[in-house]
Order: sequence, then C-alpha cells, then structure tokens
Amino acid sequence: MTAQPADLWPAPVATAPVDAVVSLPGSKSLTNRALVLAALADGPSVVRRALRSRDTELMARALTSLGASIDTSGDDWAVTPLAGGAVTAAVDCGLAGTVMRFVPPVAGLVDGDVAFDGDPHMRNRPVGEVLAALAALGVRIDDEGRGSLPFTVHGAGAVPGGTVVIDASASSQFVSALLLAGARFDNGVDVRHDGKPIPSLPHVEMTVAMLRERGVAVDDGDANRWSVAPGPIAARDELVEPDLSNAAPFLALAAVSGGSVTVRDWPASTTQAGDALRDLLARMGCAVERVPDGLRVTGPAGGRAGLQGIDADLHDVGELAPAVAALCALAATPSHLRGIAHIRGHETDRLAALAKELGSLGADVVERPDGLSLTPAPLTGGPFHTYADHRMAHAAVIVGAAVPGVLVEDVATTSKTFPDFPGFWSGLF
Ligand SMILES: O=C(O)C1=C[C@@H](OP(=O)(O)O)[C@@H](O)[C@H](O)C1
Ligand SMILES: C=C(OP(=O)(O)O)C(=O)O
Repeated sequence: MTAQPADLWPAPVATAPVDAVVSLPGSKSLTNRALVLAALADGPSVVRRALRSRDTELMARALTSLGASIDTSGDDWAVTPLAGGAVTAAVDCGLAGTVMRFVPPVAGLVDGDVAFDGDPHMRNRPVGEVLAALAALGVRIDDEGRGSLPFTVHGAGAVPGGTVVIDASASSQFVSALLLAGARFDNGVDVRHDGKPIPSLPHVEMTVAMLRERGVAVDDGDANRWSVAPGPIAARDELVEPDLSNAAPFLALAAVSGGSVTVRDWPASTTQAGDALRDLLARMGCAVERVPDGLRVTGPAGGRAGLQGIDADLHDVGELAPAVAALCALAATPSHLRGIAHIRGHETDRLAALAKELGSLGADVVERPDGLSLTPAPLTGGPFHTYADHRMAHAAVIVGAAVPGVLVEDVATTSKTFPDFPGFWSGLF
C-alpha cells in the first residue's frame, strides 16, 4: 500500500459481510451528567463504566479544579463532591458542549473566579443564553458582552436562582445546564423556553430522569417549562450505559456490508437519543432485533444495493445526522434529512461539512437551511475532511467501508467520545 500523509487514514473496506459482536464504551451524555451531579451531591458517588474520552476527561478536570475529587484511574470513577472553600480555576472546555454549558452554573456555586476557554472553534459555539440566564439568576459573569468563550464566572459560593426565560432553540444543553445545578440554587430554578422548538429534547428528558433518580423534585408538566425544587442531590452509584449514538457507525457497518453487528448491553429502555437508530435503520431496510446479548442489526442482502433512502426529521436526534447522512449517500433511493438547522452549531457546521465532503466523493447532496437532500450517485475514494468533528470521522468510515480509497483526515478526532476508535474499527474487518 502507498504511504499516506500522517493525518490521512485509509478507511478499511468491507470486502465481505461483517459479522461482529461489540462492547462499546460508555455514554458521553450519561457520564458527564453523572459527574456533574456527583460533584454537587450530598456524599461520595461512583460512576461505573465511565466513558474515558477527551470530553469526559475535560469534565473530570473541570470539576476537580472547582474542588471535587475524582479518581479516574480505573473503569469506575469515585467522586467526592465539591469541598467548599475558595478556588481560582481555569476550565478548558476543549470542544465539549457539555463542559462549556454544564460547568458555568456549578462555577456560580463555588467561591472564586473561574475562567473558561476552549479549542479555537469552541469560541463560535453558542453559550450566551446560559450566561445571560445565570446573570439573571444572580451570578456575576464577565464575558465582555461576547456571549461566547472566553468568559469568567465570579462564583459567590451561592446562587439565588428563581425564574428565568431563555431561548434554547440553538441547543438543549442550555436547559440541561440550568436544571443540573438548579437544585443547589437557594430558590431552585424555574426555566421557561421561549423561541423555536428545542432540539435534542431526549437529552433534556435524560437530565430530568437523572435528577429524579437522585431525589430531586422536577416539575416538567407543562411544555417548554421545567421547575427544579431547591434541595440536596443524593449521592449515587451509577452504571453508565453504552453510548448508543456512538453505536451508529458499527450498526451502519452491518447495513452497508450486508452483515450482522450486535451491540452488547443495549438497554431495554433508555433516554439516550441513539436509541432512535433502531427505527431509522429498520426504515432503511435493515433487520433490527433484540437478542440475548444486546441489539442485532442485519443489513439488507447485498449490502448497500438494498439500502433504502429515508425521509426523516432528526430534530430530536441531530447527533445521529452525520452517520445517517453517510448511509443515505450510499443508499439506492433518495433521502431527505430535515429539522437539523441546529447542527450547524455543533463541533462544526455539520450540514455544510457533510454536503462538502460527501459531495467531494461524488455524492449528489443538496444543502438546505435545515437539512440535506441526497440522491443516489456513484461514489469514489478521496480525502474526507473532518473539521475536528468526531462524527464527521464516523461518516467518513461508513462511506469508506463501502467505497475503496476513502482517506479520513485526522481520524484521531474520534477521541472526543471514543478511546482508540481507529483500532477498534479496524479490528472488525
Ligand atoms: O446534553 C447532551 O449530552 C447533548 C445534547 C445534544 O446537544 P444539542 O441540543 O446542542 O444538539 C447532543 O447533540 C449532544 O451530543 C449531547
Ligand atoms: C453535538 C455533540 O457534542 P457536544 O456535547 O460537544 O455538543 C455531539 O457529540 O454530537
């Protein structure tokens, strides 16, 4: 094989149907919520089978710098809550939305100045609504009017809290951020959303469920309103489910190769958005079944030739869009992915990036304001740029499994939510 520049990784090609059973690392969303809640809890907690990845390590470091103690040496992370006392901290958000949005409300509760910054692109990702909400709830914030990174939270050791109105149409994480810490505000928090529909609502439901599991009273009886009563957050021993959104490339591999992939320990019920893959893949022509081991997906006979395009509103599950778009580019009939304008604010502008990179391999893609339309077209190999976005790399390897010669730029960016993805992926071929 010809040598490739170090940052272009030749994606493995499935020359035969792939038959595999995989145990996937833990969920980013569950791990980072469990860590925040453990840091705010009334005693020591354990986060079992924690995801070890860049986003979760950044979260652990951020909470440690605020005075929590987190032992990340094994698979089960022991967390001792915030110690109290004065702190001066600098939080690196990397490219983790959960760190940039979930940690500032916690910083408001500590006594001291906490400076936030992150990767270059992180300064473009939206956070102003969280900062404005915290200011309205009694936290002093210094962002020089930017409404984005970098900013400093001047924690006063307590947050008055109360009622606040925000526009969470850019990210569900704005709501989750205020709810996660809200029980520890003097008056709790009552968050009302006013704006276009909130994306990724299952993630808010995940937040509410995890608060209730820790004894926090949350009223979510009215649409677009969440009320968290003030009170303690109970310590908890939590087993983290596998990351179902990160299951997308693995299940897609069954779909494009006409093989069969089982993801072990797929939960019987879950708040994870990735659970929607069951329905999406079935609609695209895969057989989806629960087996004693977990969830098994079998691709259509003949692989991508039997793969059906899909017309899908992914508003609730936008983080699945890159993998689904890759499958649509390989499908035998046209697709329309809708309701995902907000993913332009994710790790990169995912609609623009997918249109450009899939297009450069020959896909017939039209970028719409809130989605993508794809029409079957022959694909060829070539470089696939990833824009520091783990899920763009997932899209690249899915196409590369079916189309020889796809070169994934910076495949290491997958470390945001998956340890050694390239090694794990190569092991399946
Ligand atoms: O709360 C969370 O853990 C997440 C919420 C969603 O964010 P958006 O609402 O910004 O889409 C999702 O896309 C992200 O991957 C994780
Ligand atoms: C949008 C995502 O991440 P973040 O938590 O950084 O927003 C994602 O993982 O797809």
